Amino acid sequence: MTALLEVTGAVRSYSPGVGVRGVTLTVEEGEVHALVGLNGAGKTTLMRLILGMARLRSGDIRIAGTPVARMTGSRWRCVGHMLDRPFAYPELTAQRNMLVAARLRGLPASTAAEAARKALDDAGLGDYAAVRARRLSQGNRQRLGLAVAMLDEPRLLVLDEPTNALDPAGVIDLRERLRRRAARGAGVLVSSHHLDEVARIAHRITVMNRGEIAGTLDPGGTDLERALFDLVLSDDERRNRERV
Ligand SMILES: Nc1ncnc2c1ncn2[C@@H]1O[C@H](COP(=O)(O)OP(=O)(O)OP(=O)(O)O)[C@@H](O)[C@H]1O
Repeated sequence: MTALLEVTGAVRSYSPGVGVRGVTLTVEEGEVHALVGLNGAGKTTLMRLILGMARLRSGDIRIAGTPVARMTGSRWRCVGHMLDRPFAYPELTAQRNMLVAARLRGLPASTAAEAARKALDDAGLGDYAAVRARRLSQGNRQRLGLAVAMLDEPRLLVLDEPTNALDPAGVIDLRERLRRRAARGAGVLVSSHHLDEVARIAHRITVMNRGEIAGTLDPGGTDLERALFDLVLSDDERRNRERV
């Protein structure tokens, strides 16, 4: 398998704040890799580094072999993302937002409108096409953000808590779509607090704690919550021992 994403010793510190302290991980082609951890563990910060939204202090991040600092516009088009607050132009309708996203992805005007309409329908937003983004419910804004992220089959998807505002139908739909994307060869890095959901789609689950990787969970394992807390606790104890 080829690594679509390679993170090596990534460091970004904040004062005060944990940030990311030497994280190494990969996402391979066809893989759903989940990031879990308690609030403030560093999941979003790591994703911001991967997407070039924050600058690394040290370490290396490559997308399909290209260092993030050297990614060009056309290379970024192969990356779909949605961070904690789904992005949409509030004054534009859902349809217009999709159209803008399609054009930014590089789709020609001749196919962008049809692609935007199809993406809206696939996201269950067909009835909301003419509604301004600021008037959409939180869940539908999240659906719109996901539809934008997944437009035009990006090779790598980086999704931060993509299910937190979705209804059960939306959660199932996203799960199926991510599975299908991965089966077609896309790589997915997804963070979530919903361990049961993560276990259903992830090939690998990495646990972050206080900016570092504390270990991994077996997606096929039982009582993942317990396993997560055990890992976090033993990681905290190790740090306390090292501090004395
Ligand atoms: N721009 C920033 N300035 C200061 N501190 C920051 C900044 N960005 C992140 N941090 C700190 O880095 C740590 C990790 O935050 P991050 O949002 O990455 O955690 P998270 O795992 O995504 O948490 P959650 O599950 O609550 O979303 C926190 O202590 C946060 O305060």
